[in-house]
Amino acid sequence: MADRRDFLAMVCREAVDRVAADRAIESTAALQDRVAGLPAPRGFAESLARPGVRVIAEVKRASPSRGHMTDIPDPAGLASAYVRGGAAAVSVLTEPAHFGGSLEDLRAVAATVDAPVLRKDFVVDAHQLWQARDAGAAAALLIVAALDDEPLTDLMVAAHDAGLDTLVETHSAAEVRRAVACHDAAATGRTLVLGVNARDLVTLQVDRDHIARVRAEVDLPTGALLVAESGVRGPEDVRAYADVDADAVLVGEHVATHDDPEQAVRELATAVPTSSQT
Ligand SMILES: O=P(O)(O)OC[C@@H](O)[C@@H](O)c1c[nH]c2ccccc12
Repeated sequence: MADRRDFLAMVCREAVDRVAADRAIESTAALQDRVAGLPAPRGFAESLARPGVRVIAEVKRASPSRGHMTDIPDPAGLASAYVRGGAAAVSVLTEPAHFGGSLEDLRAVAATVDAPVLRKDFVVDAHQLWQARDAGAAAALLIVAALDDEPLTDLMVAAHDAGLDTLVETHSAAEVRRAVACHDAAATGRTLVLGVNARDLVTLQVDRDHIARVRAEVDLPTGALLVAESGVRGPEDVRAYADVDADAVLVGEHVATHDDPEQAVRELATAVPTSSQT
């Protein structure tokens, strides 16, 4: 099996090629001009910081580990159901080759729901951040394992310039330390939203105890928000992630493939009572 770095390297190379093709159609400068007139995006970090374990519900059709999961003919309709169920934010996979997503999905979702929308992709170039902003995103994913310190820091700054928050994804204590150092170096003044992915991308297996282990190994800076990513199957898993102080959970397959996505999100969003509810 291709190892994690091979898979990530391959997907990132494909992303570099897509950026080159997109840029031939519209330059980054032209995108920036268009974005300059847009209203400020909704606050992604701000929404996650509210009380309780917040739910980021994902529009996800396919993945390398699962293959094709569900068609999602109407991504905006699915996202609306998520938000009615209490999602604090919606994540939209825009990677086409392995996850079946597109920027058009993101555009449709952001035009329809009030909640902040995250561009979930393999971001390797600031062009993708301006595209995200243009399509209506409030935030973009940055994957620490896919980026050296300098590009990671530069992309944090570029996201800030584009008006976006970031979700900085890690899988180990060492990656958490790099994320924190790059966030400090970027000095954007934005909240560090730190994702820890429970899925090991070498084996593609989810280990729900992994986040607790990472959490025990490294201190998070004051004010950082922790997002537990992957493998949530129901309210019990949300409660387990609450025990490791997750501010939010990122949930794809469970809600995207559910018969009643609104109710599925509601069960997750109310899994841990907030103090005002107790
Ligand atoms: O479907 P799940 O197990 O609930 O996982 C959602 C999300 O964490 C997963 O889609 C994801 C986490 N990090 C990523 C990076 C790229 C693409 C996808 C992902």
